[in-house]
Amino acid sequence: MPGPDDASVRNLGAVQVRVEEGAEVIPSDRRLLEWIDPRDPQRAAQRMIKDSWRVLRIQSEFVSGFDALENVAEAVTVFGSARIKERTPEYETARDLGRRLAHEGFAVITGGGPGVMEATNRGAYEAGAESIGLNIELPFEQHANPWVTLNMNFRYFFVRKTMFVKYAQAFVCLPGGFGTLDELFEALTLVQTKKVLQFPIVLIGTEFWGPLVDWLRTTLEGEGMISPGDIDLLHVVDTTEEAVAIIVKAARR
Ligand SMILES: C/C(=C\CNc1ncnc2c1ncn2[C@@H]1O[C@H](COP(=O)(O)O)[C@@H](O)[C@H]1O)CO
Repeated sequence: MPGPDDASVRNLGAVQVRVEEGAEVIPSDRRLLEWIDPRDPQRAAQRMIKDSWRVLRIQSEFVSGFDALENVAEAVTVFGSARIKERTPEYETARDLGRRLAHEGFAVITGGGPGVMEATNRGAYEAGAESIGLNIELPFEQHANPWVTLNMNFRYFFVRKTMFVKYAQAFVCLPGGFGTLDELFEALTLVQTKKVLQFPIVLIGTEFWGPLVDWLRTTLEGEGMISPGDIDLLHVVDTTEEAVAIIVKAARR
């Protein structure tokens, strides 16, 4: 298989394929979520067949994930921007986080891609810990970072998200974009609704996260959209040291 920078490589579930440069590869998530007009008989028939069989593929993705990860001991899932570059302070923070978590005996789980994911996996790997990447099929060029001891490629976001939660005892979010916010709010909702218990969610970077947390407090809490105390589910800190201390304390309770 070509090297990681080869733009013609795409992940299709667990499989990597080479496609023609510039070719469009439709990710499985998009096919699943596509609306098909039931009034169009041809397309409706196609949907009945495809959607029902797709369930088996989804099932198999759950089975592979559970099988691959069942022996993961204590682990922390780390989210954050896919776009930060090596040799930046953000990259070094994520790398240091991976290292510190490893020293406390945690495996790390990330989205397996570049940026914060790569840096966190790298720190954990360098410190000799289990370093897990749960990659996702995307419509553009995609590769796993090289700092993983276990990598999986998922077709479906929701299956992958199950693995992020099921095999971790805490979440840490470093600054990021839509992907990171999506993962953060999914985790928050699970904790708020007590679907998962005793699960610290730590945000590193008060300058980055502070305005969001202020808005949650003034607008969401202020207007009664969340309960008083819900905000306390978030721990906002500035250093990896503080983040790891919160996680260790919760884990050893
Ligand atoms: C856009 C770039 C790479 C995309 N590759 C990704 N690989 C794996 N996981 C990803 C990728 N992009 C986003 N994610 C997930 O979302 C979070 C980061 O998203 P954000 O929008 O950058 O905050 C991350 O935690 C992943 O789980 C760059 O070339």
